[in-house]
Amino acid sequence: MPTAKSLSEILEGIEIISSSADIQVIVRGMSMDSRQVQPGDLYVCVPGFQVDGHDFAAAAIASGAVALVVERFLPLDVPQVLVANVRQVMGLLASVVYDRPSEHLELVGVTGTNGKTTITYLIEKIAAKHGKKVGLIGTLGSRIDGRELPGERTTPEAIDVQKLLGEMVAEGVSLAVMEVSSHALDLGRVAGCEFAAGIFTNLTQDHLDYHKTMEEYLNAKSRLFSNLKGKIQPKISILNGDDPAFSKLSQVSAAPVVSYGIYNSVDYRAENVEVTTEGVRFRVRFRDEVQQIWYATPGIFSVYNALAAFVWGVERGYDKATVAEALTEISGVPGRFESVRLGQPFQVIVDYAHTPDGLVNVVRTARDFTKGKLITVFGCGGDRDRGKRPLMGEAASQWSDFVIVTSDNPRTEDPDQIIQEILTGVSGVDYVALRDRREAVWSACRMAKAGDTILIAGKGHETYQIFGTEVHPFDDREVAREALRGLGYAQVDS
Ligand SMILES: CC(=O)N[C@H]1[C@@H](OP(=O)(O)OP(=O)(O)OC[C@H]2O[C@@H](n3ccc(=O)[nH]c3=O)[C@H](O)[C@@H]2O)O[C@H](CO)[C@@H](O)[C@@H]1O[C@H](C)C(=O)N[C@@H](C)C(=O)N[C@H](CCC(=O)O)C(=O)O
Ligand SMILES: Nc1ncnc2c1ncn2[C@@H]1O[C@H](COP(=O)(O)OP(=O)(O)OP(=O)(O)O)[C@@H](O)[C@H]1O
Ligand SMILES: N[C@H](CCC[C@H](N)C(=O)O)C(=O)O
Repeated sequence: MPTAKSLSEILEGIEIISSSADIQVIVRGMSMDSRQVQPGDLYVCVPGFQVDGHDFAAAAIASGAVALVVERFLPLDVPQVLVANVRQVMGLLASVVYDRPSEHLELVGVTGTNGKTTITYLIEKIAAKHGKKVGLIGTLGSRIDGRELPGERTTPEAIDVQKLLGEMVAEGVSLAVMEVSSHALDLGRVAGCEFAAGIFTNLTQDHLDYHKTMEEYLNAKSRLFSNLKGKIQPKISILNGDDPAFSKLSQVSAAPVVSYGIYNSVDYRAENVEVTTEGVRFRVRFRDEVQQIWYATPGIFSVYNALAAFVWGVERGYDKATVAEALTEISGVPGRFESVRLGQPFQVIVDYAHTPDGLVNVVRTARDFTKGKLITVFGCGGDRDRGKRPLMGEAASQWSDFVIVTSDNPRTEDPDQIIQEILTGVSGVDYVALRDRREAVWSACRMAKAGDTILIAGKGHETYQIFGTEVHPFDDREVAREALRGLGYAQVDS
């Protein structure tokens, strides 16, 4: 439980336009959702993309909210604080309400289009191996010292971020690693977070429905690095030196930059890279040192992920060999290049690739080790960047022998329309469109022969499928197992 504070204390140092009387009122918590308000909360009125939080202020007060943060004064009889942009101050206020948790642990932020979840898992493992009690926040939910907590977003809302970090501090966590999405950076979800390190993976097309241009997308990502300043020192920016965004990010970074990569001149360079069906082996050269690394996930992109985590470990002072050992011990991240094995003579791989670049990477990786045919099953999410669709169609066509275009999470869009948009990019390959994802997976399993690979991409760890606004249970791994069992394979998954 955070310590109760007066509103005036919480507002210290925050840029406000004006406030009503009695800001001595005592605040015990904070909420931006009237449906979740607890007695004693400060309710923040967020003008959203769908509805305006100001319209729910009365409901919030009825549930016990004691004060409001507003962008326009409301005719309600509670203390109110007027600010220019609630999203910009919400995180700062929440960090005070929840006792500035990020100043009481070491916070690492990971951003980039692909690789965030993977790298946070690697860092969790490295830190845990060094005896740290670790917290993790990301797409797969949160974890406090291994205890799972569900989550809906890659980066939760500002208040939830501070609450979570506060819980972590209360439970003795000394290091937290967090995926920081571009939406989060743009919507102020990590305002009030004092990061010790920022890690950049890569920037390729995604989320243009929201950011509109790649430049704006990069601007959002760059905020993690330009904001790397504050009380906690030292700070560090760990940047992918092979990515075209490197030069801009290194220029804006407020903290010293350390680069990693394979091709360009960087501080930590991977050499002698070997990509096998089981994983990647390489040697890192840095300063006057070298370290051999084995990481059990295939694909050249895995070299970047493992390397970024390695750099973080070494730069924070861990022994390089122990960091490498931690990477060797990782068995994989759920839904990332995850094999489904029921004794069938072909491979079934479930992966979360949901961007053109992500898909190119996994399809090429699967191609490299497939002796027979590569059958790729995928779709694209509805209410998301439409520009990705033909590009993902192209990516799948280029390296697969057969493509099954199906539904991902259609959300409020027409699934057939999404499929049509994907198909405009599909060419030079045999394909079929099957709107029902279960049927698509079954069909791929029926089609596969010994030596083939089925790659089921886009949903990875997800255990649901969203049609309209309804969420239905669906798990690619379960459906693949069900299909394999239906074909008579029965060996226990290993
Ligand atoms: C674009 C975006 O991020 N939108 C988020 C935003 O929605 P919104 O602005 O439309 O909110 P709204 O529904 O209009 O509500 C406005 C306010 O009224 C409040 N309200 C509403 C109803 C009510 O009865 N009472 C009440 O108080 C709401 O709590 C909110 O504070 O605030 C909502 C409340 O927190 C979020 O759920 C919602 O995420 C939507 C669902 C979403 O899909 N976000 C995605 C795009 C996202 O954030 N993705 C990134 C991923 C990135 C990656 O792949 O890299 C992520 O970090 O997860
Ligand atoms: N470094 C990388 N470069 C390109 N593609 C990658 C990289 N790492 C992983 N991928 C691909 O992207 C997919 C998603 O990986 P991961 O979950 O680690 O990324 P993410 O950034 O967390 O994505 P999201 O935030 O959308 O969950 C993987 O399943 C894999 O196909
Ligand atoms: N964080 C990404 C995940 C996409 C996963 C894919 N399965 C989809 O639903 O589009 C997003 O929200 O755009």
